[in-house]
Amino acid sequence: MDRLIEAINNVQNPSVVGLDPTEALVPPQVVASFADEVRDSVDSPEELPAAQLAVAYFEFNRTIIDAVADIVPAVKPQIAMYEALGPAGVDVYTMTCEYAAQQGLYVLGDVKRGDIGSTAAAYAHHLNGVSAAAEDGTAFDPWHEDAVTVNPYLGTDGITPFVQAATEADKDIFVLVRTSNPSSSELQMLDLADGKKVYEHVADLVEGWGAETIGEHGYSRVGAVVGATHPEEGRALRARMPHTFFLVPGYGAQGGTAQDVAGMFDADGSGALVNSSRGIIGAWKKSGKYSESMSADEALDLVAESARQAALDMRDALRIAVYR
Ligand SMILES: O=c1ccn([C@@H]2O[C@H](COP(=O)(O)O)[C@@H](O)[C@H]2O)c(=O)[nH]1
Repeated sequence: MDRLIEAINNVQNPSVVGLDPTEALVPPQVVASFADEVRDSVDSPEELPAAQLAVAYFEFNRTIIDAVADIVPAVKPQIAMYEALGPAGVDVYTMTCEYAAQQGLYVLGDVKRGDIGSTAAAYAHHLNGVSAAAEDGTAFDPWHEDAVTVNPYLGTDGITPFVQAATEADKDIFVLVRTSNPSSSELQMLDLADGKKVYEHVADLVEGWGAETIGEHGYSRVGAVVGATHPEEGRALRARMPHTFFLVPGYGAQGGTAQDVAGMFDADGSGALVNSSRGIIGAWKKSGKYSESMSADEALDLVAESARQAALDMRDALRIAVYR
């Protein structure tokens, strides 16, 4: 986590912009502007809609990355939005990660993987790349991610390959502990025989999984996902998990506020990174400045201006609540 913590310190901003494009979040004239370009590049007409959306997603993402790269430390592309388009979308996911990394941003791939050990080892190539074919043993990294999110439901053998790959590649993982969604309590709040809740037991496992990887800033490579929608539990987890860095989704569109997440930071104002996706990339829709008669370039300028302002507002709210 040392690189992430240093990136946060450099911009004095513990927030991450979620790159979760959907058709509804990209101005329609931007999508339309790629019709001709894409028509010549596809093998069959059925591929057109996905191919056109995919190139529009990349242009949209690039616009947002350029608008915020000097004020945020990180981006978090959500792979589901890209996989929804098939191979063209997955290509744009990797191109987005690569472009963000080139702009100096820490790239947190929200891929939420988890499986038995042998399969987890394959998923863990998101972190340590592909080295089998390289004659000199160097790894080819097609994903360009600095960290990925991981689902702990399969237990230790589903996590160990990710920790090994992260250590090998100097990268990080974030394990789901207390998620932000409305149904999260169905499983996570269940009582165990020893008096703990399920999420508390997962928290203790996560602290243990990271124990051998603690960096210069006191946090391990194994972070935890803790929803902004659970402020009290988040505060208690901060005390329970002194060496675990938190990724905190649920800010903005899901209702979480800067006050809600303040208790998830440590006494030095470190220890957490707060995500907002729709609240930043969809800010243009709430700006009151959008018009269907805008050109694609004008619409992208509005996307950039609105995303930057939303990211600045989030930064300033977090600075007040956290760096008190
Ligand atoms: O507990 C969780 C874990 C992951 N997420 C992801 O974060 C973003 C949130 O998007 P918003 O638009 O800011 O609500 C999204 O990619 C989720 O899959 C989460 O929300 N909660």
